[in-house]
Amino acid sequence: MKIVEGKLAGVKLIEPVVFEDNRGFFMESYHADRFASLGITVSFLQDNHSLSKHKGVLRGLHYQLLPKGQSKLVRVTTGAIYDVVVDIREGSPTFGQWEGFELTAENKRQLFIPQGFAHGFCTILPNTEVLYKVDGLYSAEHDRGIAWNDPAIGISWPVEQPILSDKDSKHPLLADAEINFVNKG
Ligand SMILES: Cc1cn([C@H]2C[C@H](O)[C@@H](COP(=O)(O)OP(=O)(O)O[C@H]3O[C@H](C)C(=O)[C@H](O)[C@H]3O)O2)c(=O)[nH]c1=O
Repeated sequence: MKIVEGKLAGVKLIEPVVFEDNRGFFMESYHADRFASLGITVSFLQDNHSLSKHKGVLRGLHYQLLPKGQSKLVRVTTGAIYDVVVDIREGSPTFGQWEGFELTAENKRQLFIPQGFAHGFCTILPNTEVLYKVDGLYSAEHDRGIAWNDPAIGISWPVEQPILSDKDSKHPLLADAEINFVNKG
């Protein structure tokens, strides 16, 4: 398994080992010891799975406030997404900066996103299924969002007019958002 560090501290792109044969393929999508050797030592508590039926569905930018923060391990099993993280750790030298990654069923890449980042993705193929592990249980009262098109962040999404949930069409700008993550250096 190969890991590529993102430009934002803590974000890791994982290239899994894929065993292919005449039947198809096998891969370990998570392995506590192997991931720990890569510096990913969180204990995941919940698995999530979403299907987005159309190209151009955008889910995000989401995070949960502390003490219900969530690290995430994201992968795509059908289709493809442009996955985006935004550093929202007060005091971070990269606060408000974003980075995007193409995760597809084809490349089988996984993205580890530590707590302190807002997360969102836009589908680049229809019928895209995203599976992700989180180390914090869902808490609706701690669930928050930031506007996907916040000009101060300036994310270059692959679509101009995405398909959004009603909730995702109403998030505040980062400057007005409630955040409580502090950079630990
Ligand atoms: C996240 C979540 C949602 N729900 C319920 C709440 C709603 O009734 C329904 C859809 O939730 P939502 O519209 O927030 O789903 P997404 O827009 O896919 O949100 C997710 O997408 C972005 C990319 C993320 O990174 C987050 O993990 C998560 O916020 O599922 C649950 O019951 N448990 C959960 O863990």
